[in-house]
Amino acid sequence: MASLATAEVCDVNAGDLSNGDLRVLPPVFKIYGQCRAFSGPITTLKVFEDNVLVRELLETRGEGRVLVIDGGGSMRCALVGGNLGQLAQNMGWAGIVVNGCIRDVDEINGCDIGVRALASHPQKSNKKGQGEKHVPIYIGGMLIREGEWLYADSDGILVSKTELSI
Ligand SMILES: O=C([O-])CC(=O)C(=O)O
Repeated sequence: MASLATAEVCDVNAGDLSNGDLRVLPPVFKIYGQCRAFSGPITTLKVFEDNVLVRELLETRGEGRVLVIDGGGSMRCALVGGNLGQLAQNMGWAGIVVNGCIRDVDEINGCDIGVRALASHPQKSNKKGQGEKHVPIYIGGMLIREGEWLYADSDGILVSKTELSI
């Protein structure tokens, strides 16, 4: 799939950037996974140091969607590892954005998806099953809703209220 260049999108959509229909996520994410550029409709998840619901969602068909996880920015454990990266690839997710950490970086870098995360951390998360799926989330103070569109490439990550066309 041809993907949009985020820089070009910003240049030609200044109006949407100023009214908030198009937002740029804070430039704090590292790039992992085989797909440096990816896009798709967003599925949201809010968890804290617990990745049971991450697995539950990745076990459903991705159909080109992007899972955006508000992990509260925790630097104390990983919410996604190599097994979940493989699962996401196999279930047809376009990518995963984690406001938190991942692990098994070498395995994730081999997966045919795009992944963004704040950092890597070798420790696994809790397995209590707490959190909320499909709810509005905040990353870096920015509201992200289920069904909005995410566009990521080497320059950054955009969230758009609607699907963008080239
Ligand atoms: O199960 C976990 O906590 C995450 C993980 O290591 C994996 O996906 O391989």
